[in-house]
Amino acid sequence: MNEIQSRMHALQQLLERYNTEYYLHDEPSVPDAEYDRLMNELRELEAANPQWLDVNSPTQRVGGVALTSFGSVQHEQPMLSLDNVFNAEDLAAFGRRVQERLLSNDAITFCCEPKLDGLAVSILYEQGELVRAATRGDGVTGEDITRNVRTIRVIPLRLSGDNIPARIEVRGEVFMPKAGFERWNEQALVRGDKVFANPRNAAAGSLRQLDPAITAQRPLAFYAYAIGVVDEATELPDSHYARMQYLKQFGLPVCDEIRQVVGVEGCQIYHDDILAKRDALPFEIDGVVFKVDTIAQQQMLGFVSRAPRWAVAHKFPAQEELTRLNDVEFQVGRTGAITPVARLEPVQVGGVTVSNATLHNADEITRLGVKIGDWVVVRRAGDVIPQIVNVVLDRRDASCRDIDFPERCPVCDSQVERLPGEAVARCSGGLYCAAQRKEALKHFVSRRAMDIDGIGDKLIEQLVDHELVHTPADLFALTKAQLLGLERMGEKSADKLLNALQSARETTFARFLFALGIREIGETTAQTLAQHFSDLPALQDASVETLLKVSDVGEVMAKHIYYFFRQEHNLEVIQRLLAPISEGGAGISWQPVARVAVDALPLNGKTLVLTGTLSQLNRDAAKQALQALGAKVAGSVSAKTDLVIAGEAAGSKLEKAQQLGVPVWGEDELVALLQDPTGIVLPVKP
Ligand SMILES: NC(=O)c1ccc[n+]([C@@H]2O[C@H](COP(=O)([O-])OP(=O)(O)OC[C@H]3O[C@@H](n4cnc5c(N)ncnc54)[C@H](O)[C@@H]3O)[C@@H](O)[C@H]2O)c1
Ligand SMILES: [Zn+2]
Repeated sequence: MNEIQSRMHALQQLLERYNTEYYLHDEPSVPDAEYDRLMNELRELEAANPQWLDVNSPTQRVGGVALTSFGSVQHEQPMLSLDNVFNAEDLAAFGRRVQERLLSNDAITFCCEPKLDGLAVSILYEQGELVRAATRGDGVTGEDITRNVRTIRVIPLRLSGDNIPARIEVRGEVFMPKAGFERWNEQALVRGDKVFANPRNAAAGSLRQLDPAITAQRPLAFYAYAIGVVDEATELPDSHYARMQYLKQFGLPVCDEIRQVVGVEGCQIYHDDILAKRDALPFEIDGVVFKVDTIAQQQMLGFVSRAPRWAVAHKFPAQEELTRLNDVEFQVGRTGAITPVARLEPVQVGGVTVSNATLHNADEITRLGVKIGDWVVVRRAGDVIPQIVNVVLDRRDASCRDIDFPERCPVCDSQVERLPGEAVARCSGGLYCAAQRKEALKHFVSRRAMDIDGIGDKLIEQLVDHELVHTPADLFALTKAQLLGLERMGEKSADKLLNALQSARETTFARFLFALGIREIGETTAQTLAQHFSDLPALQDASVETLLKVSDVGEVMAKHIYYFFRQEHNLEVIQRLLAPISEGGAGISWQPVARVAVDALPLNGKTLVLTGTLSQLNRDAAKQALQALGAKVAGSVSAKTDLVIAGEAAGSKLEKAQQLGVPVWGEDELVALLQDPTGIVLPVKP
């Protein structure tokens, strides 16, 4: 064998293997673009060296093989593939070939359709009943998937309308619409199931299931695009377009984007239009298909071994490509989530250069089994962030190395925390980490936290961007001169702000705790914790076991709290917040919470609901005061509610309370209760 022969041989073997992965296992290891390149290379070698052409070459055959575990179906008319063009020149050449073969100078009408990315099926109807469905297989023999196809809701089991042919074979594409694909994958990630690489593999993998009950759960759809055999008595319309309308009247779904155009110029315009709306279409397409519309002309043109001469697929830029993973960097989001980002050897995907892709989290890295230096398939569809779909394992070499997930935050060096059962790893330096700074500050000043009036999100952005504030403690060191240097900050607002900061120094332990922004610690938990520990040192020193003893504090919360107070950086910030002004601190202080045993609280175990408008009390304040007395304040009335407090214009909740016989108080009674909670007697339910 010479060099060319051995290259041809190698290409044949490689393509053969890729065919098996793609058609038989619905799990390709290389992107279509790579497959197409290799296929083209082989075609060119065969064209230049016809003496070495092998009749069994993958270039000579229609794709797949039928899996023997399904019954087999002999196609009465072969199911062929399509020739491809990738640009306007090749399309023009196709137009010229058609014109020449038809010996015609007249403009030719083409029928244009999206090229759906799923798999071809043949569905046979007899006396209007669906009797058999098959895959394309190798074009001659397909797999019997009748029971699977029956589960696809959009495919009629019985045709409707008049003049139904005695026998008709409908051909079309089974596919998974984008929405269904995305939803399916999201749920699969949560369940820990296998995610599909792309909608085409999803459709093929779902349809070719030995258990049709599995197919039934998958969001599959179908569009018809051809007619196979029909009984002799049936006369079909004489153009492809009219035939598609004919199928529609029997209740068969046909794509709305189908159009008739004149000449390859019309085809090119159609191509450009569909390409422009590719991302907005509800289904995945990998190109458009042009078919000579007149059936008589189709018959004159005929077929070559694997494809008709009267049709061509104009492929779009590939959405998947092959490239190398050069490195992995870890980014810290504004809430501390740490995301591995793949740095790729730049590659064109879907018409743009891609050099980064997300790896989501540590689980995804494990699932992919990817290493730095690997060849990977990247996918970029629409404006979704590029993803790594799979690793091409047989291209892995000894230089590849493992990806180490960092144990410390790459931005602030705090410990990285990953709780069991959670996919996301996070930086635990919430108060200190530069990546989380803005979010932490916005939360810190918010109304329910430190309640610092006059500091909005915009101002926080400015303060951080001007490097005036790094941690919450810096807020309290701001000077009037610094504030006046900011955009749109007048004398008056600056004074107001400084006053607000001054009065925020005196706060409550619960508010302060909530303001720290410890993960999952909301307002209510902060109050419970304040009540339970009465002051900061006790809480700071608490072990996970001690924290778990607090009502409503579960494993996850306890660990978040524990981690938070183990971070040197967080402690430094807290220390500065609490140090007296004379020592350069922010001077924040509060009255220690009187420590009361929980079961001694007057409203312990009671569930209250606040509804309507309160005129003397602020609703949040009332809620907090009730919680401090041990009550649970719920959002809706049920049989478990002990008391409803109804302000003015109370509506459905009040009605519900009356229906259920839950006692109702007015605002005055609430005020009296809060003034002297010790001697209260709650009304008893009848
Ligand atoms: N990645 C891999 O390893 C791998 C392996 C094998 C094949 N492939 C991909 O598959 C392609 C070859 O597959 P193929 O032989 O099925 O050809 P094809 O997908 O290029 O075109 C033919 C198919 O297009 C589909 N189609 C969609 N809309 C249609 C319409 N409106 N009218 C007619 N047909 C329509 C039908 O299923 C038909 O069988 C390759 O170009 C490659 O991209 C990839
Ligand atoms: Zn950090």
